[in-house]
Amino acid sequence: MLQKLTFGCIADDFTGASDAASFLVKGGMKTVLYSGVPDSDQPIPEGVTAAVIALKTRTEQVDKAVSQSLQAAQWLKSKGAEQLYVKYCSTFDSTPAGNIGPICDAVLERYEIPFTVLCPSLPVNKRTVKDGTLFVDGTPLSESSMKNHPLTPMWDSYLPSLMSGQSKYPCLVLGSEDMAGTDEEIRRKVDDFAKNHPRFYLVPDFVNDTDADRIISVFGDLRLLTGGSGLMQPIAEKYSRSQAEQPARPGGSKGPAIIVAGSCSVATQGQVRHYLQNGGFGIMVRPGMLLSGDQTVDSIWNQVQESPRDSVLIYSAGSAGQTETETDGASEAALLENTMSELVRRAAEAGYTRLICAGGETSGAVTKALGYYAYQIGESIAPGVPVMIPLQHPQIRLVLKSGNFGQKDFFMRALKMTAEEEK
Ligand SMILES: Nc1ncnc2c1ncn2[C@@H]1O[C@H](COP(=O)(O)OP(=O)(O)O)[C@@H](O)[C@H]1O
Ligand SMILES: O=C(O)[C@@H](O)C(=O)COP(=O)(O)O
Repeated sequence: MLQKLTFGCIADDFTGASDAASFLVKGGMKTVLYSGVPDSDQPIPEGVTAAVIALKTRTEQVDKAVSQSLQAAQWLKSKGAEQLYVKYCSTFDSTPAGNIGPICDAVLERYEIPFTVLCPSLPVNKRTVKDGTLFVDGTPLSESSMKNHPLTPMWDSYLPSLMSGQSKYPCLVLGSEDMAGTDEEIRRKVDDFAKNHPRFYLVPDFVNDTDADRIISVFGDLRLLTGGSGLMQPIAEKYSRSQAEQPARPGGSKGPAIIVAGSCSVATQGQVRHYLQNGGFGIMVRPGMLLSGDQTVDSIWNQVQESPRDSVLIYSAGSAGQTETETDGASEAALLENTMSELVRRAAEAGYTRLICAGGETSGAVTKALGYYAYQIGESIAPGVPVMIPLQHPQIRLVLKSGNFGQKDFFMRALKMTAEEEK
């Protein structure tokens, strides 16, 4: 009998997808992650009930982002998914014109769903929502380091305002008092709002894991949910209550490691610094030098091959805290992404088996260059950052880290957890 899905998630970037998948696995659902929308005849692996499709739509043109997301939704439904989830970043990364609003609007409209929730929170990584405002480690989003993101600098912290420029539909904030009411009281409030609004979003308070359980107990049966990955574990627990078996935990792999860091986030900058200060070997890539041709993929690859260690870190100037932009920023970003992804592709071809990448856009470019299309999800190195094993290449260990995630010594931990244990 053909294996069927019950739950399908569409993620707007690759690190977001691996983050979501890691929590589904933690909640007990056997999950597969696909890079892009698979072919229609692609069978679901045995025992798998949840699928996450990683797109690269966060910074894509709005119409393309919408059509790719609808295509992903259609594929998931064709494989049996009864519930869909639109996964965006826990820091609501988007441009003022979209794409979170247009994607969510389009899925609501396509499947004639009147409302859904907006839940970017991920309390374990200190992203919380209170009275409609998104906080990063207690600081309103637009005052956090996200205000300086090279591609999606965040200009506001109030979710209804962030949505107003992107979505056709209004938001109803459900504060802690509302959420403390009975299910009946909450539903009545939502029904009242629905009388004047045929389609809308709910923004419930979500500051801790108890709130996540409450949101799932009230809204967990909606055909569409949206948010970060903070709801994933309770969703998976809801589905896997009867399923005792935990997914297999594959071990490490022999072979050298390459780490690429393209993220300019404070967390990644700290991780790069820590790695270099603790004896790690690293090569800095400067967008200005790439533009002038003073640094090329070939010249960096030569340095990689001369590396004295079996692990090498290639980091952008931005990951070292230097965001020099000589053009429009986007050109430098694209040039860096192409450089990083080509280096990882060469490394994999040359026998590197442990591939570690920091930054969502950077990871999207890397996975595209690698061309792997489906992954098993292994153990997490930090909350939301699992080790992934391409189904077609079981010797490879791929780690994709959201720029902002992970402990100071993340790269050291990733090297250790992807390596074959010494006997
Ligand atoms: N020095 C720099 N100048 C301009 N852009 C940079 C620089 N360093 C990195 N970038 C770009 O910034 C973007 C960071 O985004 P991303 O990889 O998604 O990281 P994050 O997960 O922190 O959002 C990438 O496209 C990367 O190529
Ligand atoms: O929700 C999150 O924070 C992550 O899953 C995510 O989307 C990461 O994106 P990047 O910061 O671009 O890696």
